Amino acid sequence: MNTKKRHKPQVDTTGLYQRAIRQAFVKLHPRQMAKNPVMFLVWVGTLICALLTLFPALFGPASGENPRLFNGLVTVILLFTLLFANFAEAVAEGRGKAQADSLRATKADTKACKVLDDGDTQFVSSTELRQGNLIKVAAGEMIPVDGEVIDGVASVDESAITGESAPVLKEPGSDMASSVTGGTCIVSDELVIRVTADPGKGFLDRMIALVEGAQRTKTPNEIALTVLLAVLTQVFLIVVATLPPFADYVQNPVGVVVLIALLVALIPTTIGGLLSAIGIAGMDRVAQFNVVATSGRAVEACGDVNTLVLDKTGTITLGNRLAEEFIPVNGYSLQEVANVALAASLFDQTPEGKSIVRLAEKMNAQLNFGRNAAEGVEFSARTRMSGTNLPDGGEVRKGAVDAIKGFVRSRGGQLCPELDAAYKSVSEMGGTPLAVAYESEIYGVIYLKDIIKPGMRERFDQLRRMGVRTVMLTGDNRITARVIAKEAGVDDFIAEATPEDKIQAIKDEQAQGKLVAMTGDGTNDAPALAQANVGLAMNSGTQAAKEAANMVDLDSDPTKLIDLVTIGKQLLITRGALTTFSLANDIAKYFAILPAMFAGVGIGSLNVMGLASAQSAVLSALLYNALIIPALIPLALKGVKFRPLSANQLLQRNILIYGLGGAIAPFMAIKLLDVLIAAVGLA
Ligand SMILES: Nc1ncnc2c1ncn2[C@@H]1O[C@H](COP(=O)(O)OP(=O)(O)OP(=O)(O)O)[C@@H](O)[C@H]1O
Ligand SMILES: [K+]
Ligand SMILES: [Mg+2]
Repeated sequence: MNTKKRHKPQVDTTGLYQRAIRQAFVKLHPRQMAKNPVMFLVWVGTLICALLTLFPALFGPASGENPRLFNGLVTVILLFTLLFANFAEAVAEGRGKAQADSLRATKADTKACKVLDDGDTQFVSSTELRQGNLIKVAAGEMIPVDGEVIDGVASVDESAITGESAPVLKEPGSDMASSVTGGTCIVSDELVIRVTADPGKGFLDRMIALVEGAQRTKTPNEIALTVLLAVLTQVFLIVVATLPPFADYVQNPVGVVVLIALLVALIPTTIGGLLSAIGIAGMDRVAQFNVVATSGRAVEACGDVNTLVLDKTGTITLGNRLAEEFIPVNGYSLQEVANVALAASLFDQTPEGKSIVRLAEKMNAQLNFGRNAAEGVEFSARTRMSGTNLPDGGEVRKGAVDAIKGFVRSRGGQLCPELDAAYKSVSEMGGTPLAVAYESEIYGVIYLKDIIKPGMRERFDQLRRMGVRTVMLTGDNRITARVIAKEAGVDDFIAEATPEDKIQAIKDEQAQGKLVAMTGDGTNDAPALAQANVGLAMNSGTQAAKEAANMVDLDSDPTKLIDLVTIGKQLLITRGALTTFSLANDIAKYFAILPAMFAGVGIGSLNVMGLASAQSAVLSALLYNALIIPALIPLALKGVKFRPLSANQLLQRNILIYGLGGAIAPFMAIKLLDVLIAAVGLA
């Protein structure tokens, strides 16, 4: 779990239930009801029953002692069945709305200081800004839109978005620190920002739309289940429709209201009523983990994931690989290696590069050229090297050992056995070895220390029990990769991976029919994030990565992918469990209503519950059918308790608990309701 302390953006939930009650009535509108075939049928049944309450003899002579009272009671119970289902959905939606409101509060329309082409500035409304515009934001001001820092260094309070109260340093150049989000505030200094999103298209806007459920479309699993429920409903409709001729034949005519009651009792109203609440609650749970998902589909896909692809550095190991030691080779002195390492890292803004500079400076390393006349060569995951071009045309490089070997060889240089020894010793400790070279000479090896995050092994064990395979993908060498993979307990690893290799690895898994999830933060991760079925980008990462991914973690904690898989699985299990429960309930309802319908033809022996009267039997079965919906709302919203078991074990467990429970519970509940109904003399 995330150990970082964070305060949640405050969500105001007062009045949530009052609003949900109001919404439950609003949602009775036929256009709303028609979205859910199961509940729509109940809606139609309610109307017919209401008509029969007013005109009991509408479809022929009414039977029974007081048909108005009975029909009226059935109508009311049916109406409440609808209201309960609507209420469940409204509560789930209401939570998202409350969250959206608190986000919107941070997004006031502000004035922005726009930098014009001639360098002058002008105040404009932030809604007038367009992609590519430059703006200046000073301390104490809110950054009005998403953008990229192009000048200045400032600390920014991102708590409105991330809930993390410590300000973050923003500066141009480096991938990570240069992207800013609209709605965050500059605490000190000033930034010049290039606008990267038009108003209304920014990160915060997307987030608001999401939590509000505006973009919530049904997920594939949800659609499949809706179809299944609709088919079941049709089957029951046909079964119930064939009853009247049969009833007439045995000279035991059955009233329309009783037929509707039987139909509603048998169709899957419990799961039909709770289905969308379960989906919305799943998105909500993800949001509470401080993760923004672009769709419910993404959340659900988490539950289906078979393979988890993880980065080594920053995900399995602590983010900052720090330079620990210089190891000279080729007869160079320690001081000489430090000098070359410093020269090679002068312009390197990565955590690795900065830590090399620190270590070299601690050793009083010197430069023998003017810094301003030199030129930096940025690190790229493809070349796996970085360095500096010196004023005299000389080239200093550092990078993955085989990459530097290639560099030196191309200049006609010699390799030495000491290099391999140093490379091996660093790798076997699980560290990353970087070779440093000046022109055709290798000077030594830098030992970058990699520390595995605590608790990783337990989490991977847990995933394995859930049937999820973990694969570590790293640009690092094979030996280091093997040591870290073994220590962390991942199932498989791929070493020396270029960005292309990462995409290929994902495609290979997908070709075997696997669903793949991955995390990443760099621009070079963007294609792989887009290729994966679930791509989780870090909020600290680049804009490209965030756009390619279907989820963004506001806390920038890559291990959260593991929690998301858990949430996704829990969503699927909750839905499965409640479906099982809902269907198992039918057995008891059969035993309550059928004997009541055919009381006249001597199937009284089927009345195993010994219900008081035919009408009381129908009413109690129907009342149970209505009350079970609100009774299950907490479970639908919270999700069933999750255990890291394989899909098969989970299925068995759920059939046992929810299937057996769903078969037995209503017998007791219906009997109890029957006793109560008889006691108050309603039937
Ligand atoms: N700043 C740097 N300068 C030069 N070489 C570097 C630098 N950072 C990393 N390298 C080398 O390039 C290799 C590939 O880096 P890359 O970021 O692709 O993968 P990684 O960080 O090792 O692993 P992961 O993919 O798990 O993050 C590293 O293993 C290292 O040898
Ligand atoms: K039902
Ligand atoms: Mg990396």
